[in-house]
Amino acid sequence: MSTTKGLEGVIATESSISSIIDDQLTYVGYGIDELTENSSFEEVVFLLWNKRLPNKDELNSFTNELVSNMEIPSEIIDHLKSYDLTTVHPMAALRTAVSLLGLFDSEADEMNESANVRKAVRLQAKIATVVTAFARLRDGKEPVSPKNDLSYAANFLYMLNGKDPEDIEVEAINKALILHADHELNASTFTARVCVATLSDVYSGITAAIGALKGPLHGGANERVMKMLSEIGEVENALPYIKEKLENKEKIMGMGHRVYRNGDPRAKHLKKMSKELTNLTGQSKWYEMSVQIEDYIKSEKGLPANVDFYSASVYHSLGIDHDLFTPIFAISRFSGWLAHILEQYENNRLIRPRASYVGPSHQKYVPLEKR
Ligand SMILES: CC(=O)SCCNC(=O)CCNC(=O)[C@H](O)C(C)(C)COP(=O)(O)OP(=O)(O)OC[C@H]1O[C@@H](n2cnc3c(N)ncnc32)[C@H](O)[C@@H]1OP(=O)(O)O
Ligand SMILES: O=C([O-])CC(=O)C(=O)O
Repeated sequence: MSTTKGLEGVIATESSISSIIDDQLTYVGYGIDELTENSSFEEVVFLLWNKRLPNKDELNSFTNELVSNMEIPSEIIDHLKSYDLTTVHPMAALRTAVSLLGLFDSEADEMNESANVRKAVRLQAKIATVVTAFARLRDGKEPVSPKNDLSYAANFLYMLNGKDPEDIEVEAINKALILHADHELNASTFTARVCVATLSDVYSGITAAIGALKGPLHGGANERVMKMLSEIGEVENALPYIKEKLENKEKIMGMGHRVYRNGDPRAKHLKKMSKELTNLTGQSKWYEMSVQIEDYIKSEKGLPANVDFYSASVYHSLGIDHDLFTPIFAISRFSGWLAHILEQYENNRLIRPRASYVGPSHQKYVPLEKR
């Protein structure tokens, strides 16, 4: 049996949610550029789940449904309070909190389509509340309830900071949420699909996916990008720092991609936002050093910046704690995971590939006392 390391290039399923063709990303056939410039995150979630755009009434009622489901059970808050919040990573807290949410959902194990869609709404609504509640509790503040008249992006910022956000902040988060919403068969989405293909429940699929997203080769890279930029500190240190990393055979976070060879089409939107926001906050050095790194890695290694690279300086400019960057990615990617989970259930078959055995053979068992 021949193997393809990391399943590179293997077509593992059919899907009509998102596509990457010739380095262009579409959601249900709509180009990501058009959606990012014109759409709302709520509209994109509706699109991914229903595989069509909503009309005005549908979008209003979907938006209301999301907001009205944002509150989380007080037991989840109590649970978050029981952690040592100074050491727990928010992605670990999120992974556990989502699993715990399932225990408070009376429909958690209902496997029919309408129950699964209702759970998807509840999960998408509540994740923003879980992340912001965690962030506030560890700062010694009480969680803030969502406001009915705010969009999903605005509510995220409102629940995080406890005050009405500026338009430019809402625009940045709305765009970032759209850009991260779905990405074909990335590692965390594949994880979710493998999990639910056993006919396990939605909460299990999402919990598994959070675990996969957390890793630094996937969603965890955005936090590490900011760590790297902070270590670099000043623009003039950027290239010596990067050259040393490459000499030591270390990977540069936010660079490279399994599918994109010439460029990640999401990065340019984040790059533009990074330029605007870092200028606005008088911290353009983060943007400038990022550009130097991007150009250098492109010319030296032929690797493009991926979605995680410029999102780091965008979120930093919004004053967001660095370890919340991956949870923000998760908030957005919930929509894609849920779309894929629903699609997997629709046409399910157990996902069970083979392994090529390369271990020893014909071993003779030696009794314990003789070893
Ligand atoms: C949302 C997302 O998940 S986007 C990805 C986020 N992850 C990151 O930004 C982490 C940094 N990037 C990487 O580790 C990789 O580029 C991945 C994981 C994204 C893709 O990995 P793969 O397709 O498996 O590529 P692989 O790791 O085999 O790299 C191929 C070659 O490019 C090099 N390379 C790939 N990425 C990088 C990088 N970021 N920095 C330096 N070298 C790199 C590898 O060292 C390898 O070189 P070699 O052939 O000389 O050994
Ligand atoms: O598709 C991938 O491998 C990783 C990625 O960019 C994403 O999940 O957004």
